[in-house]
Amino acid sequence: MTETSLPKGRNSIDQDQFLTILSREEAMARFEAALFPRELSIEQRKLAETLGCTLARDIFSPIDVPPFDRSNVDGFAVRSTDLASAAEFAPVQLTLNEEVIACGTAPTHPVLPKTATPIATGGPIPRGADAVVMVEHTQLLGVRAIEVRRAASPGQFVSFAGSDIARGEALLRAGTAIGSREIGMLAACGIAEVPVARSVRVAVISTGDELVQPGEALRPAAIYDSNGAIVAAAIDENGGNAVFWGAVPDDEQQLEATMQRALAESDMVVLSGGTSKGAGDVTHRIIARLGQPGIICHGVALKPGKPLCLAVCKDKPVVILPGFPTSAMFTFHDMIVPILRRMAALPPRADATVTAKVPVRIASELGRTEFVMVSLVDGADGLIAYPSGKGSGAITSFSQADGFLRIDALADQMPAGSEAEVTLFTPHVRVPDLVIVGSHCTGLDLVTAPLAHAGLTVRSIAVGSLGGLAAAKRGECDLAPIHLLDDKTGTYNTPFLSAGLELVPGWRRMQGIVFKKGDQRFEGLSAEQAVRAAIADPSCIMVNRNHGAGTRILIDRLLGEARPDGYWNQPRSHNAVAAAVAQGRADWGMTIAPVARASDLGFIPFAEEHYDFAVVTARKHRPAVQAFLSALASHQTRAALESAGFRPA
Ligand SMILES: Nc1nc2c(c(=O)[nH]1)N[C@H]1C(S)=C(S)[C@@H](COP(=O)(O)OP(=O)(O)OC[C@H]3O[C@@H](n4cnc5c(N)ncnc54)[C@H](O)[C@@H]3O)O[C@H]1N2
Ligand code: MOO
Repeated sequence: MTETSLPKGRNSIDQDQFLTILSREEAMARFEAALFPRELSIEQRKLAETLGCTLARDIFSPIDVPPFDRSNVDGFAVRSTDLASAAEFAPVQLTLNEEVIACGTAPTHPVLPKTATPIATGGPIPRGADAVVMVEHTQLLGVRAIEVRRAASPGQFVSFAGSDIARGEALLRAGTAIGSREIGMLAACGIAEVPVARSVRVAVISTGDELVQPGEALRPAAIYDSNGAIVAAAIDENGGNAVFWGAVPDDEQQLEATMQRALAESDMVVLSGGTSKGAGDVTHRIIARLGQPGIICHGVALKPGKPLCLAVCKDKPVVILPGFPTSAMFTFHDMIVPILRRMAALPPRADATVTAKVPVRIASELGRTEFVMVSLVDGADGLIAYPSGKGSGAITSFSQADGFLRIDALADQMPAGSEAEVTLFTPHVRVPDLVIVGSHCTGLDLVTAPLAHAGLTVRSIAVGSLGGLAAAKRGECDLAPIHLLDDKTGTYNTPFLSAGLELVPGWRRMQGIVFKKGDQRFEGLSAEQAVRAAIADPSCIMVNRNHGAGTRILIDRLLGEARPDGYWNQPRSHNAVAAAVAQGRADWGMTIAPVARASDLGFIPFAEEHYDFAVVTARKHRPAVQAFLSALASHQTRAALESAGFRPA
């Protein structure tokens, strides 16, 4: 809850304030000092249940592997000295012993001079023998003897006892993450139970009256709980065992009861939401009552993540992540994962970094170390890092980025053209095969679908038509989707192209007035009449679009000098316009036909807009660009576009 909602008899004046804002390093140091050193809790697990666990102690082999000298081939166990003179023209005859040594058969007869014993691969070498000759290098003489025509060196085709692992040898060290290979080694030594670090049981609790679990119906003003799912999964990815306790409303008593039980049953508690200044923010007050020493730090000079609250109660970490999804995930990975891994006896996560150029200026807040999520693309002279953030409240900022860069607390910006170090979310960079930068349209997904299904990675970065053109000119993308109307000529897109770019026609999208079906003020009118009617009615509220949007140009044409109520409400997407009208925050606006249809709104067609692609000529030969162009031209894509309400060019 933020300050705008002030329930439960409190007012904005008596809000709890952040006690102290610490630097990230100071906060981490205090948190670690309050938690470590601590004893590792160890459990014995059956070998088959140790995959992914961390070994808690060094393991030494209790036996030799192999446990006896054994044959590596099918053949005959011999004394090498008997064959010292054997050659192609000087065959040596050996008498066969009575027994045949199969795998798993302990030999009973020695190999005496001038004798040999048939032996299978894996069979134990009998007393007296020191080498094995392969069956294909021998010739049977009747049933009781063989002839050998080549010498055998001592030890030939024999694996000696302990040559793989010697008894007492250190097999695996404490701290090793147990994978299939480790399980194989332990099994070879006959180890059935393994001491592992007990997995850290972490209670995950979401907080907020607005939260609904996936699968349930979304009521008005509610949102789906995404933090619960993503935090629980990230805990499991980092050696923890997450138990999700659900979303608890902003009710102090209910939340305290849940937190008390969660703390009693877990090694760690991770909450999200309700940690900033709002009056509904009760969690940090509850922590003070959970146990000593309580809150270690509330407020970190980080962006995103300022309201992070770190506490230790009864020797267990209790963390309140900010409610905003990107803030929650960022602080979780940056500050909580190291603690969790240390408690789980896992080595610190090794983060890979790359250097990349930042093509646009990034503004930053003074006084907070700012972490900016970026998408990486291949540029002409190396990697390019596009800021991909949509703000801390967006879930995609974190989920769709390749990594992040850092802007120092003392800087208020990172200038365009800066070289930045990018910390990757994955161990390796995987730059996309096709990079699309520009204006986004839902129709684009229909064109890129076949590429994605064919295994090509497509990255689409929505920065608007002008941003896309600029990126295309700098060679930072393969193509830029644009819909720019040149007022002078009345033509779309072509006048905006510069050298090195060529226009590939995309599709037309009908722009029109949307209103709630049945609204008699608009039913049956033309766009011009509808806008006149809206202006004439003082109770009618509009929703506009942002300056620079193609839609805005059309709205301004219709409005002329008029500035009706709602004019300054200027969202940045077609969908936001439809949502405003559908939810009754506005009575009319302008959006594209497919979006109007998806929201079941009344629609008055006004003008057809050309959504085309500025393709970077120098990159046109690339296979992914070719694949895009052929998908665009294909019969299937055109049909899909048409049925979604677009008109392919
Ligand atoms: N007046 C101020 N307002 C805010 C400040 C501030 O300093 N002064 N800080 C802002 C910052 S920075 C952040 S980050 C957020 C964090 O606030 P809270 O931790 O108290 O989180 P809530 O208010 O409960 O929620 C914020 C936002 O996130 C959504 N949310 C919450 N839980 C979940 C969840 N489990 N899954 C998905 N989304 C969730 C919630 O609905 C809100 O939209 O506060 C700023 N405000
Ligand atoms: O710290 Mo908040 O996390 O800036 O968005």
